[in-house]
Amino acid sequence: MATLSQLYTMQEASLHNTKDDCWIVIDNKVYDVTSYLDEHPGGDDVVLAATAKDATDEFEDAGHSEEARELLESFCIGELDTSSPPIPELEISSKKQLSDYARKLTDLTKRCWAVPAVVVAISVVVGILYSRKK
Ligand code: HEM
Repeated sequence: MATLSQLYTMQEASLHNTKDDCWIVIDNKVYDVTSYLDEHPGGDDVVLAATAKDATDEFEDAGHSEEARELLESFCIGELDTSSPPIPELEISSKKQLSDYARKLTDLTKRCWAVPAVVVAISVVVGILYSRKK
């Protein structure tokens, strides 16, 4: 008989993204791996980096063994509410925002470089004209 499992939104799961409270989402299932962080052979940082998003690819790319997969199941606390808006969209928009800032900064840098370049160019022209007069 199918059991009713606890549903979590990606937004809710993403709040648990610290060393003391770490949830990850793999294959639409939610895992509380807080107690395993210190024991993880790949280190806690890679697991923490996989929070607040769908970590399926990261988990698969690490080439985990069957044992690792069984262990993972022991940390399952529920399933992802797939009707909720996915966080990756938020990430994409924040990345877009970041690239906007980066572009503005680049523009500003270009403009700031243009000012001394113009001053140098004017000085050179004035210098040439002045030396010709002599
Ligand atoms: C999605 C985030 C994760 C990433 C990026 C990741 C990455 C890695 C990496 C790079 C290794 C190899 C370490 C080495 O050999 O030096 C490893 C090993 C391992 N990981 Fe993860 N891991 C993640 C999540 C998990 C979770 C949630 C579990 C279990 C609850 C787990 C269980 C294991 C185990 C048991 C090993 C030892 C090798 C094996 O049996 O496959 N990992 N992991």
